[in-house]
Amino acid sequence: MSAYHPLNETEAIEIARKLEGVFAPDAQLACREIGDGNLNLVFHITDSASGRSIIMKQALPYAKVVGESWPLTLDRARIESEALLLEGELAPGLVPVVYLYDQELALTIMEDLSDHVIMRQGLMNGTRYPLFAGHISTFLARTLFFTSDLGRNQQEKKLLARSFTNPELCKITEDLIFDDPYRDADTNSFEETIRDEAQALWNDGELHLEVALLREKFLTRAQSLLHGDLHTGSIFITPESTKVIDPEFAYFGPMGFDIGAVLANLLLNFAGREGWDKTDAGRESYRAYLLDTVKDIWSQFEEKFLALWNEHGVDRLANTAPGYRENYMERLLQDTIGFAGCKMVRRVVGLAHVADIDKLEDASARERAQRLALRIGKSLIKLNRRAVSIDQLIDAVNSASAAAKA
Ligand SMILES: Nc1ncnc2c1ncn2[C@@H]1O[C@H](COP(=O)(O)OP(=O)(O)O)[C@@H](O)[C@H]1O
Ligand SMILES: CSC[C@H]1O[C@H](OP(=O)(O)O)[C@H](O)[C@@H]1O
Repeated sequence: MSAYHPLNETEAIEIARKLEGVFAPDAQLACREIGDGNLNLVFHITDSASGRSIIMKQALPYAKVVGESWPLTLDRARIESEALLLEGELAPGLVPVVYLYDQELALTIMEDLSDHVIMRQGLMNGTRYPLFAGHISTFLARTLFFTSDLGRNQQEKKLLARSFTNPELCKITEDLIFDDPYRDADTNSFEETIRDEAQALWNDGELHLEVALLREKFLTRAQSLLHGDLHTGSIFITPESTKVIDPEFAYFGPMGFDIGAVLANLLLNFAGREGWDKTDAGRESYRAYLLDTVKDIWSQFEEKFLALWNEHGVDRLANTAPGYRENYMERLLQDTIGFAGCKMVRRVVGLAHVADIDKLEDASARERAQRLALRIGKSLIKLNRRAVSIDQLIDAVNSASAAAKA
């Protein structure tokens, strides 16, 4: 078996059987395709006798969520496996182990993380993850710092950027996050009950200016190697452990895009609490936990990033120019807030929503959640260039939440 074709479960088992040192030659292997994402096939292969298991992820030559009419490069499987390997070096223990990458089949074989849960589901269930802020801030600080011009030889960085050129996946983000929600695009997807909100997005010039400036950064700012799609569906978690998966959108872009993605997805869950909690007190308590987590992630990220800069900074002038660090971190906070807002808006009116909101069965709770997510998203986008403290993000969320109740 060699030339590319989408695998079936029997073929996946055949490949698994040939892996050296994983399964016994006569093992009774079971396989299930479990992919629930928008793009790829994911096979879960298990041997109940030994308890061993692996994951095989295969790229399809099109976007699964839309179908064959949306062709998509298989090279994203290479980008994903190379990004996982590099992230694993920079942030040990925070990504799955990659066992093998097969270029011809666009196939990555990796550690099975089925003992974790997808964080989006964990949050919907109301679980709290006290170590998450620490883990994700380490992941962000280390991957972003050591792939930036602050922490890596600048010639090496340019060469690395070459192998993470990812135009097709970037184009998805450029369209779905930084363009379509702000016009009456065919790809948009929203419920008729919030058409007024969508139309308001299409006609808000102040918002368009901010989104255009953020879009420009996404298009042009090769600051660090990003994960590129760091939402809570790309994070496996337990109360003790955090593992980041699915970096097929990786490319060299603005750091704030990754940090903003994490914060945005916590805030999408914040909006979704309209329907997830049994009591008002339960909802308020979980929302407070989410906001504390947002603040902790930024604060711990900032502290860790600055510590790495102090110890490993390679750029003489950036290391010594008075005020440069403060200016850099302020711009990074502003980008984070702006990108977080863009990420929230797209998940309500654009293609590919989030279960935190879409899975609310009660239509009026769902509508309230959608409106709240948009209110928060728009206010973060409009705040971004004025922000000097993470407290302003928290205040903006609280104000949007209070205004939505009024
Ligand atoms: N390493 C893994 N261990 C266990 N399950 C996994 C692993 N990677 C992916 N999955 C499962 O497959 C699903 C889709 O994976 P993901 O990488 O997000 O695919 P896509 O790129 O299509 O979004 C995840 O939500 C998870 O349920
Ligand atoms: C047409 S791709 C839509 C959407 O899907 C990706 O998410 P995932 O691969 O994690 O399911 C990404 O967020 C894209 O914007």
